[in-house]
Amino acid sequence: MIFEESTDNLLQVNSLKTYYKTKTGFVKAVDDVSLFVDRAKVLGVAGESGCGKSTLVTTIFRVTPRNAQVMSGEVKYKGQDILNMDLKVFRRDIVWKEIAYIPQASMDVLDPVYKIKDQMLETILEHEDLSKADALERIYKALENVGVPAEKADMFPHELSGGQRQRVVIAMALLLSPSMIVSDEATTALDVITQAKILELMKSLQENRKFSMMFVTHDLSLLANISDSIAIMYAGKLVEFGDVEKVFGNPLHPYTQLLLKAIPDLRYRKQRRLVAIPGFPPDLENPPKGCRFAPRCPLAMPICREVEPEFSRVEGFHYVACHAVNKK
Ligand SMILES: Nc1ncnc2c1ncn2[C@@H]1O[C@H](COP(=O)(O)OP(=O)(O)OP(=O)(O)O)[C@@H](O)[C@H]1O
Repeated sequence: MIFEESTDNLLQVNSLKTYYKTKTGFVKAVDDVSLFVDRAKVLGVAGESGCGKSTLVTTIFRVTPRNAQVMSGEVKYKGQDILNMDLKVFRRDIVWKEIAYIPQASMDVLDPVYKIKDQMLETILEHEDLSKADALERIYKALENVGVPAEKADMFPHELSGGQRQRVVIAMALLLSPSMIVSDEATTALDVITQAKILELMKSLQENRKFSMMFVTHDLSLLANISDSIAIMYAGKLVEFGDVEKVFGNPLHPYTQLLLKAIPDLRYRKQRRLVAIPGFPPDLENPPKGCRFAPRCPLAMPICREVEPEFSRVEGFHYVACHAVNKK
Protein backbone atom coordinates (compact mmCIF):
# COMPACT_ATOMS: atom_id res chain seq x y z
CA MET A 1 0.00 0.00 0.00
CA ILE A 2 0.96 3.63 -0.48
CA PHE A 3 -0.08 6.32 1.99
CA GLU A 4 -1.99 9.24 0.67
CA GLU A 5 0.20 12.31 0.32
CA SER A 6 -0.56 15.05 2.78
CA THR A 7 0.85 18.49 3.40
CA ASP A 8 1.81 17.25 6.89
CA ASN A 9 4.23 14.74 5.40
CA LEU A 10 7.80 15.86 5.04
CA LEU A 11 9.23 12.57 3.87
CA GLN A 12 7.23 9.87 2.20
CA VAL A 13 8.47 6.41 1.20
CA ASN A 14 6.22 4.68 -1.32
CA SER A 15 6.43 0.91 -1.91
CA LEU A 16 10.21 1.01 -1.79
CA LYS A 17 12.17 -2.08 -2.82
CA THR A 18 15.94 -2.06 -2.42
CA TYR A 19 17.63 -5.36 -3.18
CA TYR A 20 21.29 -6.43 -3.11
CA LYS A 21 22.53 -8.38 -6.08
CA THR A 22 24.64 -11.37 -5.12
CA LYS A 23 26.17 -14.22 -7.09
CA THR A 24 23.16 -16.37 -6.32
CA GLY A 25 20.29 -13.90 -6.57
CA PHE A 26 18.86 -10.90 -4.76
CA VAL A 27 18.79 -10.12 -1.04
CA LYS A 28 15.41 -8.47 -0.53
CA ALA A 29 16.59 -6.08 2.18
CA VAL A 30 13.82 -3.49 1.83
CA ASP A 31 10.80 -5.07 0.23
CA ASP A 32 7.78 -2.92 -0.47
CA VAL A 33 8.08 -0.50 2.43
CA SER A 34 5.77 2.52 2.68
CA LEU A 35 5.91 5.04 5.50
CA PHE A 36 5.98 8.75 6.17
CA VAL A 37 7.48 11.25 8.58
CA ASP A 38 5.36 14.25 9.46
CA ARG A 39 6.66 17.79 9.77
CA ALA A 40 8.22 18.52 13.18
CA LYS A 41 7.55 14.95 14.36
CA VAL A 42 9.74 11.98 15.24
CA LEU A 43 9.34 8.59 13.59
CA GLY A 44 11.08 5.77 15.44
CA VAL A 45 12.06 2.84 13.21
CA ALA A 46 12.90 -0.41 14.99
CA GLY A 47 13.61 -4.03 14.24
CA GLU A 48 16.26 -6.68 14.84
CA SER A 49 19.66 -6.55 13.22
CA GLY A 50 19.45 -7.36 9.51
CA CYS A 51 15.81 -6.33 9.02
CA GLY A 52 16.73 -3.61 6.50
CA LYS A 53 16.88 -0.44 8.60
CA SER A 54 20.26 0.71 7.32
CA THR A 55 19.31 -0.16 3.76
CA LEU A 56 16.28 2.10 4.11
CA VAL A 57 18.49 4.94 5.39
CA THR A 58 21.22 4.52 2.78
CA THR A 59 18.58 4.39 0.05
CA ILE A 60 17.15 7.71 1.23
CA PHE A 61 20.63 9.28 1.25
CA ARG A 62 21.59 7.57 -2.00
CA VAL A 63 24.71 6.03 -0.51
CA THR A 64 23.88 2.33 -0.83
CA PRO A 65 26.70 -0.15 -1.56
CA ARG A 66 27.42 -0.79 -5.22
CA ASN A 67 25.53 -4.04 -5.42
CA ALA A 68 22.31 -2.42 -4.19
CA GLN A 69 19.52 -1.70 -6.62
CA VAL A 70 16.34 0.26 -6.10
CA MET A 71 13.97 -2.12 -7.86
CA SER A 72 10.88 0.06 -7.53
CA GLY A 73 9.14 2.63 -5.40
CA GLU A 74 9.93 6.22 -4.57
CA VAL A 75 11.12 8.50 -1.80
CA LYS A 76 9.55 11.92 -1.77
CA TYR A 77 10.81 14.84 0.26
CA LYS A 78 8.51 17.88 0.37
CA GLY A 79 6.70 16.23 -2.52
CA GLN A 80 9.84 15.95 -4.67
CA ASP A 81 11.14 12.58 -5.87
CA ILE A 82 14.66 12.54 -4.39
CA LEU A 83 15.77 9.16 -5.72
CA ASN A 84 15.56 10.26 -9.32
CA MET A 85 16.83 13.78 -8.83
CA ASP A 86 20.18 14.60 -10.45
CA LEU A 87 22.76 13.30 -7.95
CA LYS A 88 24.78 16.53 -7.95
CA VAL A 89 21.67 18.57 -7.25
CA PHE A 90 20.62 16.11 -4.55
CA ARG A 91 24.00 16.42 -2.81
CA ARG A 92 24.05 20.20 -3.13
CA ASP A 93 20.46 21.02 -2.26
CA ILE A 94 19.14 18.19 -0.10
CA VAL A 95 21.94 16.52 1.90
CA TRP A 96 22.86 18.60 5.00
CA LYS A 97 20.72 21.54 3.92
CA GLU A 98 17.39 19.72 4.02
CA ILE A 99 18.10 16.26 5.43
CA ALA A 100 21.11 15.61 7.64
CA TYR A 101 22.50 12.34 8.88
CA ILE A 102 23.70 11.22 12.31
CA PRO A 103 25.34 7.80 12.00
CA GLN A 104 26.23 5.28 14.67
CA ALA A 105 29.96 5.74 14.32
CA SER A 106 30.86 9.41 14.56
CA MET A 107 34.11 8.56 12.80
CA ASP A 108 32.08 7.81 9.67
CA VAL A 109 31.35 11.53 9.46
CA LEU A 110 34.38 13.00 11.20
CA ASP A 111 37.62 12.86 9.27
CA PRO A 112 40.42 12.03 11.73
CA VAL A 113 42.99 14.25 10.00
CA TYR A 114 40.98 17.50 10.20
CA LYS A 115 40.22 19.66 13.20
CA ILE A 116 36.55 19.77 14.18
CA LYS A 117 36.38 23.43 13.19
CA ASP A 118 37.74 22.82 9.69
CA GLN A 119 35.24 20.05 8.99
CA MET A 120 32.38 22.20 10.15
CA LEU A 121 33.65 25.16 8.13
CA GLU A 122 33.75 23.03 5.02
CA THR A 123 30.14 21.92 5.54
CA ILE A 124 28.96 25.52 5.87
CA LEU A 125 31.07 27.09 3.14
CA GLU A 126 30.21 24.39 0.61
CA HIS A 127 26.54 25.32 0.93
CA GLU A 128 26.35 28.94 2.00
CA ASP A 129 27.94 32.18 0.97
CA LEU A 130 29.18 33.25 4.39
CA SER A 131 32.40 34.94 5.58
CA LYS A 132 34.80 32.69 7.49
CA ALA A 133 34.34 34.79 10.63
CA ASP A 134 30.55 34.44 10.50
CA ALA A 135 30.82 30.73 9.82
CA LEU A 136 33.17 30.29 12.80
CA GLU A 137 30.78 32.16 15.02
CA ARG A 138 28.01 29.80 13.94
CA ILE A 139 30.26 26.80 14.65
CA TYR A 140 31.09 27.94 18.19
CA LYS A 141 27.44 28.55 18.92
CA ALA A 142 26.43 25.20 17.43
CA LEU A 143 28.95 23.39 19.64
CA GLU A 144 27.81 25.21 22.76
CA ASN A 145 24.19 24.34 21.92
CA VAL A 146 25.05 20.66 22.16
CA GLY A 147 27.08 21.04 25.35
CA VAL A 148 30.57 21.04 23.81
CA PRO A 149 32.83 23.96 24.82
CA ALA A 150 33.77 26.14 21.82
CA GLU A 151 37.52 25.53 22.44
CA LYS A 152 37.04 21.91 21.35
CA ALA A 153 36.62 23.21 17.80
CA ASP A 154 40.43 23.35 17.60
CA MET A 155 40.80 19.68 18.43
CA PHE A 156 40.99 16.60 16.28
CA PRO A 157 38.17 14.02 16.59
CA HIS A 158 40.37 11.50 18.45
CA GLU A 159 41.02 14.09 21.15
CA LEU A 160 37.34 13.99 22.15
CA SER A 161 35.40 11.36 24.09
CA GLY A 162 32.85 9.16 22.29
CA GLY A 163 29.98 11.18 23.77
CA GLN A 164 31.58 14.49 22.77
CA ARG A 165 32.20 13.22 19.25
CA GLN A 166 28.55 12.24 18.96
CA ARG A 167 27.55 15.72 20.17
CA VAL A 168 29.85 17.24 17.53
CA VAL A 169 28.16 15.12 14.87
CA ILE A 170 24.77 16.36 16.07
CA ALA A 171 26.04 19.96 15.95
CA MET A 172 27.30 19.34 12.44
CA ALA A 173 23.98 17.87 11.36
CA LEU A 174 22.21 21.00 12.57
CA LEU A 175 24.67 23.52 11.11
CA LEU A 176 22.56 24.35 8.09
CA SER A 177 19.24 24.13 9.97
CA PRO A 178 17.84 21.15 8.05
CA SER A 179 14.15 20.33 8.21
CA MET A 180 14.92 16.69 8.84
CA ILE A 181 17.45 14.57 10.70
CA VAL A 182 17.95 10.88 10.08
CA SER A 183 19.72 9.16 12.92
CA ASP A 184 20.90 5.58 12.39
CA GLU A 185 21.78 3.89 15.70
CA ALA A 186 23.20 7.27 16.78
CA THR A 187 23.50 6.28 20.42
CA THR A 188 24.23 2.56 20.09
CA ALA A 189 28.00 2.73 20.59
CA LEU A 190 27.71 4.82 23.78
CA ASP A 191 27.47 3.72 27.40
CA VAL A 192 24.00 3.78 28.92
CA ILE A 193 24.35 7.10 30.75
CA THR A 194 25.88 8.93 27.78
CA GLN A 195 23.23 7.36 25.57
CA ALA A 196 20.45 8.75 27.79
CA LYS A 197 22.05 12.21 27.74
CA ILE A 198 22.45 12.25 23.96
CA LEU A 199 18.87 11.08 23.54
CA GLU A 200 17.64 13.85 25.81
CA LEU A 201 19.72 16.36 23.88
CA MET A 202 18.29 15.20 20.55
CA LYS A 203 14.76 15.38 21.88
CA SER A 204 15.15 18.88 23.30
CA LEU A 205 16.82 20.15 20.10
CA GLN A 206 14.00 18.60 18.08
CA GLU A 207 11.35 20.24 20.23
CA ASN A 208 13.01 23.64 20.13
CA ARG A 209 13.90 23.69 16.47
CA LYS A 210 10.94 21.71 15.24
CA PHE A 211 12.78 19.57 12.74
CA SER A 212 11.46 16.15 11.77
CA MET A 213 13.44 13.13 12.73
CA MET A 214 13.67 9.54 11.65
CA PHE A 215 15.30 7.74 14.57
CA VAL A 216 16.46 4.27 13.61
CA THR A 217 17.44 1.72 16.25
CA HIS A 218 17.39 -1.98 17.07
CA ASP A 219 16.50 -1.00 20.64
CA LEU A 220 12.78 -0.38 20.94
CA SER A 221 13.16 0.84 24.51
CA LEU A 222 14.84 4.03 23.27
CA LEU A 223 11.82 5.04 21.25
CA ALA A 224 9.08 5.44 23.85
CA ASN A 225 10.07 8.89 25.04
CA ILE A 226 11.34 10.34 21.82
CA SER A 227 8.89 9.22 19.11
CA ASP A 228 5.53 10.41 17.89
CA SER A 229 5.09 7.44 15.60
CA ILE A 230 6.69 4.00 15.33
CA ALA A 231 7.53 1.77 12.37
CA ILE A 232 8.45 -1.84 13.10
CA MET A 233 10.44 -3.67 10.43
CA TYR A 234 10.90 -7.40 10.13
CA ALA A 235 12.95 -9.14 7.44
CA GLY A 236 12.72 -6.27 4.95
CA LYS A 237 9.02 -5.64 5.54
CA LEU A 238 7.16 -3.07 7.54
CA VAL A 239 4.94 -5.08 9.89
CA GLU A 240 3.40 -2.39 12.08
CA PHE A 241 3.21 1.40 11.80
CA GLY A 242 1.32 3.96 13.79
CA ASP A 243 1.02 6.42 16.56
CA VAL A 244 3.43 5.70 19.43
CA GLU A 245 0.59 5.37 21.94
CA LYS A 246 -1.13 2.80 19.73
CA VAL A 247 1.92 0.72 18.81
CA PHE A 248 3.31 0.61 22.36
CA GLY A 249 -0.02 0.70 24.17
CA ASN A 250 -1.78 -1.81 21.93
CA PRO A 251 0.84 -3.69 19.87
CA LEU A 252 -0.96 -5.83 17.33
CA HIS A 253 1.69 -7.68 15.36
CA PRO A 254 3.00 -10.74 17.24
CA TYR A 255 6.53 -9.56 16.38
CA THR A 256 5.97 -6.16 17.98
CA GLN A 257 4.43 -7.87 21.01
CA LEU A 258 7.48 -10.10 21.38
CA LEU A 259 9.90 -7.21 20.86
CA LEU A 260 8.15 -5.31 23.64
CA LYS A 261 8.31 -8.32 25.93
CA ALA A 262 12.01 -8.58 25.20
CA ILE A 263 12.82 -5.22 26.74
CA PRO A 264 13.23 -4.78 30.46
CA ASP A 265 11.49 -1.56 31.31
CA LEU A 266 9.16 0.50 29.25
CA ARG A 267 6.58 2.86 30.48
CA TYR A 268 3.88 1.25 28.34
CA ARG A 269 4.43 -2.32 29.58
CA LYS A 270 3.81 -3.68 33.02
CA GLN A 271 5.34 -7.06 32.36
CA ARG A 272 8.97 -7.35 33.44
CA ARG A 273 9.75 -10.98 32.64
CA LEU A 274 12.16 -10.92 29.73
CA VAL A 275 11.33 -13.13 26.80
CA ALA A 276 13.80 -13.68 24.00
CA ILE A 277 12.26 -14.21 20.57
CA PRO A 278 13.03 -17.83 19.59
CA GLY A 279 14.58 -18.51 16.21
CA PHE A 280 16.29 -16.24 13.73
CA PRO A 281 15.18 -13.85 11.00
CA PRO A 282 14.99 -15.60 7.62
CA ASP A 283 17.49 -15.56 4.81
CA LEU A 284 16.42 -12.57 2.73
CA GLU A 285 17.61 -14.15 -0.50
CA ASN A 286 15.05 -16.92 -0.07
CA PRO A 287 12.48 -15.55 2.35
CA PRO A 288 9.65 -17.84 3.38
CA LYS A 289 6.45 -17.81 1.38
CA GLY A 290 3.56 -15.98 3.02
CA CYS A 291 4.37 -13.97 6.13
CA ARG A 292 8.10 -13.70 6.74
CA PHE A 293 7.54 -13.93 10.48
CA ALA A 294 5.41 -17.10 10.31
CA PRO A 295 8.26 -19.54 11.10
CA ARG A 296 8.79 -17.75 14.46
CA CYS A 297 5.25 -16.67 15.14
CA PRO A 298 3.36 -18.20 18.09
CA LEU A 299 0.03 -17.38 16.39
CA ALA A 300 0.86 -18.67 12.91
CA MET A 301 -2.03 -20.24 11.02
CA PRO A 302 -1.85 -22.28 7.78
CA ILE A 303 -2.67 -19.18 5.69
CA CYS A 304 0.37 -17.35 7.15
CA ARG A 305 2.71 -19.86 5.50
CA GLU A 306 1.02 -19.44 2.13
CA VAL A 307 -0.23 -15.91 1.63
CA GLU A 308 1.57 -12.68 2.39
CA PRO A 309 -0.58 -10.58 4.75
CA GLU A 310 -1.66 -7.20 3.47
CA PHE A 311 -0.52 -4.10 5.27
CA SER A 312 -3.80 -2.56 6.30
CA ARG A 313 -5.31 0.00 8.60
CA VAL A 314 -6.80 -1.15 11.89
CA GLU A 315 -8.14 2.13 13.17
CA GLY A 316 -6.92 5.74 13.12
CA PHE A 317 -3.18 5.95 12.58
CA HIS A 318 -2.40 2.28 13.20
CA TYR A 319 -1.48 -0.17 10.43
CA VAL A 320 -0.45 -3.79 10.62
CA ALA A 321 0.40 -6.69 8.30
CA CYS A 322 -0.89 -9.80 10.05
CA HIS A 323 -3.54 -12.38 9.10
CA ALA A 324 -4.44 -12.97 12.76
CA VAL A 325 -5.28 -9.29 13.23
CA ASN A 326 -6.88 -8.72 9.85
CA LYS A 327 -9.17 -11.74 10.37
CA LYS A 328 -10.78 -10.25 13.48
N1 LIG B 1 26.12 -5.07 0.33
C1 LIG B 1 25.30 -6.07 0.66
N2 LIG B 1 25.21 -7.16 -0.13
C2 LIG B 1 24.36 -8.17 0.16
N3 LIG B 1 23.55 -8.18 1.23
C3 LIG B 1 23.60 -7.12 2.05
C4 LIG B 1 24.48 -6.03 1.81
N4 LIG B 1 24.30 -5.11 2.81
C5 LIG B 1 23.35 -5.64 3.63
N5 LIG B 1 22.94 -6.83 3.18
C6 LIG B 1 21.88 -7.69 3.75
O1 LIG B 1 20.66 -6.95 3.71
C7 LIG B 1 19.86 -7.23 4.85
C8 LIG B 1 19.50 -5.94 5.56
O2 LIG B 1 20.68 -5.33 6.08
P1 LIG B 1 20.66 -3.92 6.83
O3 LIG B 1 22.09 -3.57 7.15
O4 LIG B 1 19.87 -2.96 6.05
O5 LIG B 1 19.88 -4.29 8.18
P2 LIG B 1 19.82 -3.51 9.56
O6 LIG B 1 18.46 -3.72 10.08
O7 LIG B 1 20.29 -2.13 9.38
O8 LIG B 1 20.85 -4.33 10.44
P3 LIG B 1 21.96 -3.76 11.44
O9 LIG B 1 21.22 -3.10 12.56
O10 LIG B 1 22.68 -5.02 11.85
O11 LIG B 1 22.81 -2.84 10.62
C9 LIG B 1 20.68 -8.20 5.71
O12 LIG B 1 20.22 -9.49 5.41
C10 LIG B 1 22.09 -8.00 5.21
O13 LIG B 1 22.85 -9.18 5.37
